[in-house]
Amino acid sequence: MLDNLTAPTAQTLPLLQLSKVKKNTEVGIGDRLLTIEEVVKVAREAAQVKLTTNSHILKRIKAACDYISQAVDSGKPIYGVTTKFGGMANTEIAPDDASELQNNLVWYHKAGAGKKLPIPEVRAAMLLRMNFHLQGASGIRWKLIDRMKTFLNNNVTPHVPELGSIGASGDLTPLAYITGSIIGLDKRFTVDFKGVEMSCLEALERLGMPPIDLLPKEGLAMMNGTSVMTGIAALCTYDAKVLLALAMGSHALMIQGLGGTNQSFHPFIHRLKPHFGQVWTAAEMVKLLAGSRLSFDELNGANHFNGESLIQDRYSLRCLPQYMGPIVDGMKEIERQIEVEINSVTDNPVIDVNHQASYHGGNFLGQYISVGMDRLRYLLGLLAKHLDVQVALLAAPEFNNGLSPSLVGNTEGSVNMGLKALQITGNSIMPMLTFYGNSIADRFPTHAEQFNQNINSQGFAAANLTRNSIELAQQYMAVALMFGVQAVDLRTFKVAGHYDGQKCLSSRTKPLYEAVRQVVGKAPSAKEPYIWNDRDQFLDEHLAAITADIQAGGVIVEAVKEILQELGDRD
Ligand SMILES: N[C@@H](Cc1ccc([N+](=O)[O-])cc1)C(=O)O
Repeated sequence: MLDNLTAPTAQTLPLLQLSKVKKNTEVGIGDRLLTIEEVVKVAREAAQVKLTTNSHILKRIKAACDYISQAVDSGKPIYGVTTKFGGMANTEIAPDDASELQNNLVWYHKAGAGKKLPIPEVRAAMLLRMNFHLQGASGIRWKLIDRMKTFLNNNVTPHVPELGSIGASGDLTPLAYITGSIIGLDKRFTVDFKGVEMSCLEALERLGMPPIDLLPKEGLAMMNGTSVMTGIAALCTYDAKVLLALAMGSHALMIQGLGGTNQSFHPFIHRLKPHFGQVWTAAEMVKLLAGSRLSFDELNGANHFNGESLIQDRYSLRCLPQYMGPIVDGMKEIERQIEVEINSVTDNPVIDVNHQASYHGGNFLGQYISVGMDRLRYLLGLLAKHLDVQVALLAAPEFNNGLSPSLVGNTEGSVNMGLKALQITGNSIMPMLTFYGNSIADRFPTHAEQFNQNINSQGFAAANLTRNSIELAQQYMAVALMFGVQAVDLRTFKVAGHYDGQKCLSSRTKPLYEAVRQVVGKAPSAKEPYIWNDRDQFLDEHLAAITADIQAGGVIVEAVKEILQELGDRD
């Protein structure tokens, strides 16, 4: 099993299942591959971590430590064990200083800046660090792995700043903060202890663990690698997948609100251009619209053309599979790469206990993360741009197939302006998302660390920028959902003479509509649409409530769980 673990490939990795996870479950690590969903469980839902008891794995971890101590005793030259670091690796270190070298590494990397990373992101990082240490290629004691587990399972989280890593030696500086806290290097390493800020020394005392010194190689083993950026990336990848499912649901609401047709999603069309994401999106749209009284079912080739509106839908509806396809495919590829990275050893040098050798390499370079996260932000920008176009169609009476301007509810109320300002809020968010879609991986400082780190990934920055994009996209999604729900109600009135959208929606989109109405505290009604008079509500409160529900994985996310599951289908 461990040998499989050392070389995971996209093919060997298990598929993600994004079913709703139960709170406080347990995640076992060390003798199996970790999934993104399990990272989410531990990071955000306080699932307990259980370390493997597999004796082969424990032996391998111990053997790697023995290898290092023998190397130090025999004076074998190994980078960062018997030499200084990075661009100073031409300087040898005496065996007596080998431990101090590691403790000092942590000390001088307490050089980060900026705000603290959120707690779940740091928890994800610790989990990934343990996961890779359990592969026994790093030369780190079980005791240190176990300390991270104790921190996680007791909700103790080191404070880690969000600036200070170029993603080249992985995340040296962010990981120094985790390392300093778990060993108790100095009281100025601080932690969050179940919501209370305190020094790591106090935290360790409460946990019954004395401060300890690092042994040779252990500083590098703790700090060299991509664990923090990958932890952040794993959470972002999960959130992006939820947003993709919500985007599909929102489009389906908006297509019904616009009175569109399902003909453009006919499988015949997509078999003729069979990109996976395109075919998947089209098939999903057919399912999402099935049974709707608001959109047209024209899969048999019929057409409702009456000489007034266009004979076929505008591009944002008609080309939806062709537009969304690359987003679906792109996100799947990113997800696979993140799954490989979360199960990787990203340290240097790595120890091959079977051959009693160590190898100098560069698994710490976070290029898969930076390129993946740059791409994810770009894809989120594309997603928002498309939703913004549907919103624009809905707001304009010239294009919304007979609905009111800006989807005003009570058109007899002379001052009502409907969702005009809501559209502008969306318009203010979408350009930021496309702006964040710019890449950072190509903007590396060329002379980093005495030209040793002369190529670097910026993966930590890319992951942090993606956190921002995710939050913006969640807010944008709230705008789109509000437009979708209001449009459905107004279309329902045109079709059925009442405003209760539940009665006319397709069965696959009804739960999403109902979840939004539940979250904003406005039950569907035959008498009034979601928004009737402007002064009945403040729209920002609805936006905030919907965004919070999406972020918490609440009823709105639950309402698209079938789409999420289908997104997990293998291509
Ligand atoms: N990732 C580097 C490790 C490293 C580089 C630089 C420094 N440093 O302190 O500059 C420390 C550690 C390597 O394995 O080559």
